[in-house]
Amino acid sequence: MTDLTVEVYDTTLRDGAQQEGMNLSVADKMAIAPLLDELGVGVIEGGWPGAVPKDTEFFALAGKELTFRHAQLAAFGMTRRAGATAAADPQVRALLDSEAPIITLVCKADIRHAERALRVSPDENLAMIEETFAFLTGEGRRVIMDAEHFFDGYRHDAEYSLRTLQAAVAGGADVLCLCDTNGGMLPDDVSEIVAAVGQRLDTPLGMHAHNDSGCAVANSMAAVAAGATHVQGCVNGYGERTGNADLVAVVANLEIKRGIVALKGDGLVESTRIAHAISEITNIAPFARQPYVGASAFAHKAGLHASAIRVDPDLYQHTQPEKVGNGLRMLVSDMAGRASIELKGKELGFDLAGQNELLGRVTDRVKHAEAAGYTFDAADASFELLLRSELGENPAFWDVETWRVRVASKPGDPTDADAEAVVKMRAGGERMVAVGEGNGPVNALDHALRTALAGVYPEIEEFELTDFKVRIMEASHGTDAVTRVLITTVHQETGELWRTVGVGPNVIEASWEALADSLVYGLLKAGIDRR
Ligand SMILES: CC(=O)SCCNC(=O)CCNC(=O)[C@H](O)C(C)(C)COP(=O)(O)OP(=O)(O)OC[C@H]1O[C@@H](n2cnc3c(N)ncnc32)[C@H](O)[C@@H]1OP(=O)(O)O
Ligand SMILES: CC(=O)C(=O)O
Repeated sequence: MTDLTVEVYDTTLRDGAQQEGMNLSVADKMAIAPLLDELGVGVIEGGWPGAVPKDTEFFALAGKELTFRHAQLAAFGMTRRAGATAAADPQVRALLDSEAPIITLVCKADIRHAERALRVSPDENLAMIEETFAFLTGEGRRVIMDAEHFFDGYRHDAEYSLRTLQAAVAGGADVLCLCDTNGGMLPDDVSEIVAAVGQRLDTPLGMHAHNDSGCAVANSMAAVAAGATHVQGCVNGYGERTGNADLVAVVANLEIKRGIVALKGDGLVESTRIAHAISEITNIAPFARQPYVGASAFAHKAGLHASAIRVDPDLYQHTQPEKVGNGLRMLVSDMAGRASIELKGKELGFDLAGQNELLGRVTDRVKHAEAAGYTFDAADASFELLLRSELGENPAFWDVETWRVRVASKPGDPTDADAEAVVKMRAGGERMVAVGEGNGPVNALDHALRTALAGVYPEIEEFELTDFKVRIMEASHGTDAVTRVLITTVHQETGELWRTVGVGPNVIEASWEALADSLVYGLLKAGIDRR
């Protein structure tokens, strides 16, 4: 670590909430804020009290119910309206009423915005900035400037944009956060402008980057390299349009790559869990390829990678996944080699080192199965069953004689099919014939299979089918196409989740395979022997 520290300012609850499709309730914000504190950010921007009623409520509730170990709350708002005083402006009052110790004011830092969006004179905009800062700092608050459109403004009329910063400084601003509001800057633009501003002003500079050019994280890093000591962003890169800088990637880069102290405490090692927990609350599925914390961030598919990783994982990783609480994963597919199988086996608890002949056989089976339509990187459980079958460790829990399915459409209700399945099988030394009904053929088959097995293997009642995906492979074959089914099953008590894959000439055969494998895998994991 260097002596340099950077203040990390999270705006998930304000700019993150500006993302299309995101709608955070007060309860959501109350649940996210402690996670941000656990991560170790210095400032949590809670929203815009006085403008958004939910945000007003959040500040009132957070003030009473939340205690942070690391963070302080910031209330976001704008400078006073033109032609009024700051003290009389209800929006400005609402910022004080929020009782947040920090207030962040968005200020027009581009002359074109002052003239065309605010429709005020350049001098009135400067007065709005200085007076609002002076009023709020006079009330004892720490006040940060969000210099909106600063970079575009600086390119257009640098002197005016600098004057907006000077106005904030004159009013007592503590940090001048330069905003790439339209998100179009590139890292060299940011470096040049931040360095130039740093030459002119002593007040600490910050960076607020949007990702419209795909450079938000790079721009945040460039700003710090050029002298900024405050960075803003959102967990998981949430935010207006294409989002804000992904704060986890920014802090991981700062701490791991640059040795700069960014977070308070050791939250970085928890960042994968925290980022995913926040995804649960926002109800936005985590992005698997998200740097550092994505499920695929340290997942390796190519055989050549695996063979080097077997020697030393760092040969194919930019950093150790443990530093951000993530983990290395091997993916098994038609791109696998023996090393991939060996490492995947190890991940699943099988020591396959030195078993070259076995590794070769499994690799060949995987490649042939993938060519036929299977996909093991999405179905670890099916891969484990394949591996166990080569190891002779796959007990036959039952023997199927036949199964069949009949589907009839209900006259007058074409949306609801009436399906019935019959399964004949032997299990636990008995022959069973079971019938299952369902709203479709797969549902009926699932019921029949479970009915047949319930007496012998009651454990399967705990296995809940939670997701079912069908994909038609080789679509050009029309109805001759091969169908692939992926099933996700969850153990209701333990929460363990597994995925199985089935492939067949039709959806029912593919489903049967994936269903049966899902039950076999569940029984194996529950430590059940053939009965
Ligand atoms: C870059 C950013 O992301 S900044 C954050 C943006 N977030 C939001 O806008 C979400 C919350 N916003 C709101 O709830 C509403 O827009 C409010 C309550 C703030 C304002 O609502 P309204 O009074 O109905 O105004 P409206 O939204 O139509 O226009 C914004 C007004 O603020 C003025 N304004 C914009 N920026 C500033 C500023 N930095 N300082 C002072 N006034 C400003 C505009 O000139 C406009 O004034 P006008 O009403 O006299 O035309
Ligand atoms: C302040 C802010 O959100 C922006 O300029 O993008």
